[in-house]
Amino acid sequence: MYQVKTYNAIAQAGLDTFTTNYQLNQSDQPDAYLIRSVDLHQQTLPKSLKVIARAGAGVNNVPLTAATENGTAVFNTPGSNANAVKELVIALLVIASRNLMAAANYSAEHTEADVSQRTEHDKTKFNGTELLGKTLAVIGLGHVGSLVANAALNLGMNVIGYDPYLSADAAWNIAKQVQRASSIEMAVKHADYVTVHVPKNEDTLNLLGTPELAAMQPNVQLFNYSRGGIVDNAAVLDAITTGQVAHYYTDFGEPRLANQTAVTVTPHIGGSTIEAEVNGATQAAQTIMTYLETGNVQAAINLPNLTVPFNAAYRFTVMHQNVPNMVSQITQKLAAANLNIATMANAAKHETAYTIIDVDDLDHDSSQQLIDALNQIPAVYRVRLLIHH
Ligand SMILES: NC(=O)c1ccc[n+]([C@@H]2O[C@H](COP(=O)([O-])OP(=O)(O)OC[C@H]3O[C@@H](n4cnc5c(N)ncnc54)[C@H](O)[C@@H]3O)[C@@H](O)[C@H]2O)c1
Ligand SMILES: O=C(O)CC[C@@H](O)C(=O)O
Repeated sequence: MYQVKTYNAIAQAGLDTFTTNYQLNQSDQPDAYLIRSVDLHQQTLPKSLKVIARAGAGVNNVPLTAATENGTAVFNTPGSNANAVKELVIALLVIASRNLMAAANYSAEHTEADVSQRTEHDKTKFNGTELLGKTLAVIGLGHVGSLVANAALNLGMNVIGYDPYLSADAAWNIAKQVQRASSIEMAVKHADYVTVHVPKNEDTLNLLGTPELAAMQPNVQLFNYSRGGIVDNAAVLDAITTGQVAHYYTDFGEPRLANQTAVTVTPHIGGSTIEAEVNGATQAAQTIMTYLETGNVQAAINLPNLTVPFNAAYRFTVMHQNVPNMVSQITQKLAAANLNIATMANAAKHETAYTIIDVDDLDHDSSQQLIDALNQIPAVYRVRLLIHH
């Protein structure tokens, strides 16, 4: 029986996909965590933990180095909530262009009987502009950014994108009319609206700060539905004072953003739709089951892709540092145990590597000895033995 610990509100439809081999929140020695935004940086990961699946895109709440050193694979659920964020950003573009917040507040405040005449007089205060023909800059063209860019094109906007790390696969998702900029400054130079959709990491902290804001046109409308810290909030508040930024919309509040008329903060709801939550939880549950039962890896954050059909009776998986001589040390231990390798595969990603070894015959009594021997190889993070059912 595999043990899964969940954090945050995980959609029941996703939890329901776990087979009867899985128990939820029953053990303090979990094999898997299924999480959303819980901050795991504050925790020591249990040695039993083989996999963390983050239902959602961002993994900045997961201590990736500590997870790797613990032999814990980390996955997210790419694209599971991208449409939800896209729809919210498009809604905010319309809200921004038509002064909808102020207009709705006006109607809430004026409820007197003769309001209709007053309305006809006052409504010019809420004149807006149209998105048609305006320019949107999209920083980051992954799952969310590409959908936002394409949807904005369909609204008749000019769209200019910036993403120096765009994968060849992701590029297929972007309409050819989306112009590509070679720097953030070039992307935002002529933009009426700027939206940022990048992961939070050490390279993207304050990605949009004073210099980038200065490169924008006066009166720009800025959206941050990525993470707090990617946009420098202090710089934005200064830019609001000078009129450089007309309004800032973000999903990530902090005290200094509260009660600012030119700032709208939503409570981290970008991915909060029924559909996105079901997608994320279902994808995460599937990822956990695949990894625990087969050891196969597809699109992990801290492991290379490695998928080998599990046809043999037994499978060893070894997560280890990406250093020379690992494969030969591993095979020597198997040879010393008199084991014949049916299939073997190895792949590396940055500093971490992963090896799958399938064998048909295994003496159960000596298997723990072999696992111990493999674990003793310096640079090995975790060894698992899987049995084909
Ligand atoms: N508000 C929410 O609830 C919510 C929901 C989903 C995602 N997010 C956030 O949005 C981020 C993006 O989500 P996604 O699904 O599109 O992820 P993604 O991985 O599909 O796309 C991210 C893109 O950013 C690009 N990128 C990385 N560094 C960059 C840089 N310095 N400059 C420009 N581009 C850069 C990458 O090349 C990639 O194409 C997530 O990491 C998460 O933090 C927030
Ligand atoms: O769990 C959530 O609602 C947040 C999702 C979002 O921040 C993400 O990174 O995908």
